[in-house]
Amino acid sequence: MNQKVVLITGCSSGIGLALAARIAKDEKKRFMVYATMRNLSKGEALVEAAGRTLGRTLEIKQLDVCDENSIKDTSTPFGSVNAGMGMIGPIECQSIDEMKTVMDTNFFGLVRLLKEVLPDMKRRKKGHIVVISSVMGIQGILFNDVYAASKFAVEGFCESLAVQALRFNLNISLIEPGPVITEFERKVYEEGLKTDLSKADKVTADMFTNIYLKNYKQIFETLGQSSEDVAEHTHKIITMDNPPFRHQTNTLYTPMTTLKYADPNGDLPIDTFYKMVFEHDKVFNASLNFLKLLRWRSRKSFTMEKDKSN
Ligand SMILES: NC(=O)C1=CN([C@@H]2O[C@H](COP(=O)(O)OP(=O)(O)OC[C@H]3O[C@@H](n4cnc5c(N)ncnc54)[C@H](OP(=O)(O)O)[C@@H]3O)[C@@H](O)[C@H]2O)C=CC1
Ligand SMILES: CC1=C(/C=C/C(C)=C/C=C/C(C)=C/C=O)C(C)(C)CCC1
Repeated sequence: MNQKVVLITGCSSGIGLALAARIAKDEKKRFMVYATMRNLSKGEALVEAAGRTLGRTLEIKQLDVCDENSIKDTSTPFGSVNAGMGMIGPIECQSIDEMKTVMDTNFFGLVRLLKEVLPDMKRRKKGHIVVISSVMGIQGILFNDVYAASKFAVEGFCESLAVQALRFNLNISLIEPGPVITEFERKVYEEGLKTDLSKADKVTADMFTNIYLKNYKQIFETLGQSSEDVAEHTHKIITMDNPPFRHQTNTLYTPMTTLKYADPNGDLPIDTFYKMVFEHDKVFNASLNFLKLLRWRSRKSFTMEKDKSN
């Protein structure tokens, strides 16, 4: 059978792990997945999720997107790039080195990998590069300045490359999830709590602690998707004949990103976010609470239905 090789980075947890397992379990066995991670000792969860596909349609390999040597000799894939990291806080409290690590992983990690695999993909005139971007690839969010910049860089890079790629019959797709409940969320939140805010003025420090961090968990609880859900969306995109260039995975989040496209001046999303956070915070919180209640009720009725059918 002519299986397509899919190389996925960052498969030790979260979206990469779920995606590797989902594609390896493709009903028609159309793919051979090389699920990579920078530290192979973190492979246990993937081994468990892969189950019987391990050694059949899934193999685990080492790959660090920040290390050119580990990328060399990567077998030419059909596509998929996922590895990434987050960072939140006031820029006064972040070092340039920390910012560079985010850019190096999220942006240059993608560039390094594509530099390695693109020439062969062009020669073969076959392939689909699927990049896990973010809603922050099209829209900045308070206190995510550098992370959003890294995803904007990813999107600008891919949008430029997509025209050239078409000439070689190659597709590029950007998957744009909103909040997803993974290690990313926990790591970013814990780092956020540890931020030394002494370099920030009182208003900024207060905004970060009492507005951003205070609402952070609730935003993930109400709007957050599971990594399996994002993997399901991505699997659909990978198996399409004419995949779209951009795909948002979270319909609850789409009203925010639509603000970006609705106003060429760019003021609408900025003014709306400002008002949501500073002027209508009670309405904003009430909406989040309402969404949380709806989610709780639909989960509860799903469990009751399942119990009934068992
Ligand atoms: N969670 C969210 O809310 C959202 C996440 N995203 C994006 O999804 C992608 C996956 O994140 P998510 O699954 O949520 O987070 P996780 O933290 O669960 O997964 C990130 C993965 O990237 C790996 N990674 C980090 N640095 C490198 C590196 N240098 N080389 C290879 N792998 C590396 C991590 O490995 P290790 O275990 O070794 O650290 C881990 O496997 C990222 O690109 C993120 O920006 C997009 C939208 C929302
Ligand atoms: C919705 C919303 C907010 C927060 C959004 C967050 C926290 C999004 C996180 C997205 C992630 C984690 C993407 C990863 O790539 C604010 C600014 C508090 C107020 C305005 C509305």
